[in-house]
Amino acid sequence: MSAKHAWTRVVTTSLPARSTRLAGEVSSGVKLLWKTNDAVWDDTADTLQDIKTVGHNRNGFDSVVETDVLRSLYLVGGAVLFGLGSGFTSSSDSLMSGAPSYLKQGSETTNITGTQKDYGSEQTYDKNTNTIQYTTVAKFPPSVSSPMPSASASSVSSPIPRHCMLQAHAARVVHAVHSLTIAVTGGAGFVGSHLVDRLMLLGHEVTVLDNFFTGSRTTVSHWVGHPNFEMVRHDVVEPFLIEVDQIYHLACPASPPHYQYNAVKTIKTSFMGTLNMLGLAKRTKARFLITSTSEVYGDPRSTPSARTTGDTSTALAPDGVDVRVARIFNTFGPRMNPYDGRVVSNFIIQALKGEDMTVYGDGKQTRSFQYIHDLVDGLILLMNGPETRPVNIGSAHEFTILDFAEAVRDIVEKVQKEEGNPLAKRVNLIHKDMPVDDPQRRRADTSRAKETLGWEPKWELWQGVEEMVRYYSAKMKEGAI
Ligand SMILES: O=C(O)[C@H]1O[C@H](OP(=O)(O)OP(=O)(O)OC[C@H]2O[C@@H](n3ccc(=O)[nH]c3=O)[C@H](O)[C@@H]2O)[C@H](O)[C@@H](O)[C@@H]1O
Repeated sequence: MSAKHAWTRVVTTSLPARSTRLAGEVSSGVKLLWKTNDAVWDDTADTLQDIKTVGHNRNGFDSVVETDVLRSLYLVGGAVLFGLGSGFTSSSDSLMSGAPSYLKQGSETTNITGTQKDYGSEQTYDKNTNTIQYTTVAKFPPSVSSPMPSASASSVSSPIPRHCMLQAHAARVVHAVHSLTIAVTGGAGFVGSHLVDRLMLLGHEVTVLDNFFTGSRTTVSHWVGHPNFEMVRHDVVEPFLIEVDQIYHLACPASPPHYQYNAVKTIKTSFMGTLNMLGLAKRTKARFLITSTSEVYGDPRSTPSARTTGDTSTALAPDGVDVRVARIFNTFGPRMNPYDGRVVSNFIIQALKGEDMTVYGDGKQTRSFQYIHDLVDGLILLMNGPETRPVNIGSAHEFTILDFAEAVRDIVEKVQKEEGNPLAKRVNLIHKDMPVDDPQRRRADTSRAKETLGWEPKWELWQGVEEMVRYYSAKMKEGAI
């Protein structure tokens, strides 16, 4: 790693309060200016534009949704009902302030009436335990063609419960003729659940196949009961019969501790699982997208690393299977298992808890990190576009792990300060042994994604990390972490 790749955290000084970004709060305004040879990221003013929508409308597939709608599904769990685009903080009391009257507070009786009762869900906030019990009593609006609340239903004053809002979005976009039947293997995992959110919001019929080895029901539980959604406990090492238009094959543990836990099982999942899903694709003539990994490039010490090589999809084409291959580079975001051992989750959780941050080796190894919504954008573009060669989907901004640790520490401190609970002292960075075969460099060469999909990451690293910090912070307050 040459010195020119090192980034500098220029200064942290107080600046005028920042505009509302994640959830309507005004922060204390700490300036973070990170500089690499590729880019300068200025956490203030002009660069602080929120990303209002994610997705693209290309190749006849419209994957655009409002970012706040996605956030409502993960940022503050079941209580975000009225937080869309308006002010909420992660303190539980303020979550409830302004809450619609049909939400119970403690022992107060709920007030679900009339149509709200038909279409609503019941949420009970218990002040004593600081928990929210979420019970679906949803009876979804009868049909897509029924008059539905508009997208503005997501405003704070809306009396419409969350499930109805979701349905409203789906109903607004989907037309039965354009609705696809889509299977997502590993759909309850980190990446899968975000993909499922997007596809559901777009109004498609989604079947999640997951053995819940590393996935969790809770990641997609907000869709349970929705007429377009089905969740099946199924291990892809066994065949599965279903009629589908598209298959996103994501099923496989992705974190090193998980895929090393039972290596034989991992191999079985990778080979037999893929074989079974390819068989399904062949029978149903479904398009098949498999998520491969940047690990296939090993340890490329030259830059830019990981040029796209290999072409499984072309080999399979004569057999009548229409395959897309995504090579995913280090991805992070909300719903990552906080204890899955990967670096972003480790660092954020450690910093939030005030524990030492564990840098493996000297920390000079590099990675380029992408935010989950960019990955989902890329997967959907790849699935629906004509490119059949493998495509790298990742960020080209390379960081040393040590620099990344410092950046995460800064962001966590900033969020803690904004949330009114700064730590008494800075957490330490400590060094631990380097894992065996840990690649020294990794940086995605995304030229093919750019040329053939028109895809580039939109999310700056700091934006994604900050959102993930807020997510974990909220989960910790809920007691879920
Ligand atoms: O997130 C991913 O997409 C990838 O995660 C891992 O790839 P890896 O690059 O090893 O990811 P991490 O486990 O997050 O490690 C990244 C770097 O941070 C270091 N690290 C990790 C954890 C930690 O606490 N401290 C630390 O310094 C690791 O040694 C490594 O150099 C998997 O091996 C890939 O298959 C997967 O695609």
